[in-house]
Amino acid sequence: MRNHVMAGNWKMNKTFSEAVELASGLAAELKGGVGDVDVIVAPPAVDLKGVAEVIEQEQAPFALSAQNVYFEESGAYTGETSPSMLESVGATYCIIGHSERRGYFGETDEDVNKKAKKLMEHGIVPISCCGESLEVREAGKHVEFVCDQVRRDTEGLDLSDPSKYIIAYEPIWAIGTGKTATADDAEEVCGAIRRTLAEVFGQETADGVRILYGGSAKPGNVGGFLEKDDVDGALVGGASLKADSFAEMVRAAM
Ligand SMILES: O=C[C@H](O)COP(=O)(O)O
Repeated sequence: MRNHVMAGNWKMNKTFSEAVELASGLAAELKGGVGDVDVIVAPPAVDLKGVAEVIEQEQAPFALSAQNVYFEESGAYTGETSPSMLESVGATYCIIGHSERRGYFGETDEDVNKKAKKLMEHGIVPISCCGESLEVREAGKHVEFVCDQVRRDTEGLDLSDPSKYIIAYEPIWAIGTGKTATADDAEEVCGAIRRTLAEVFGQETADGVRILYGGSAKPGNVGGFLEKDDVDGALVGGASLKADSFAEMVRAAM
């Protein structure tokens, strides 16, 4: 049985001291425990070490994720961060292929696939994002579009431990817009993603991969998504920037 994942993507928000404050606040909110929910926070790269220290000092029940990585080990790649660097500050998860990375910074499916392979070599769990634009959804091609993206993003991956690979389905039109997909919309695509994984990797693997919904998820609507068979949690942007609202979402997933 898959356990739930609640992941907070802080995006380009929070200075170092603000990130430490948010992590401490979340640790206090979650003091009572999180059951078997995998709770993850993804601060900006410069805040990772500070949040790692809070997690260690407070014995906080959440894990650390980066928001991006490069697929080379080291070298002349100005501005990039390698998997070893993430490992060295205690990141055990990393978001890849977020639509903001794809849209603003030209990240391709090929990049996403290379990043996943490299992260997994380092024992870091990828949270690999996929999702369609409004144009694709209005043309009724969203299921086909997302499943093709997942096929390319997962090509050649070793998913023998499917708990070490997470997919986040994020319809681009629902991100930060206040427009939320319905729970049925999310289930339609998350179910199709799972069937695609079953075709490529076999049913057992497909049954073990956690698939999250992302896009204007908040305390008031997350319960509806979590009731769906193929939705195993949420990747949360805006509502993860306040300790109390994110903690409420974690409790909804328990
Ligand atoms: O990574 C998180 C998603 O992009 C969702 O962001 P949002 O919850 O602010 O819509």
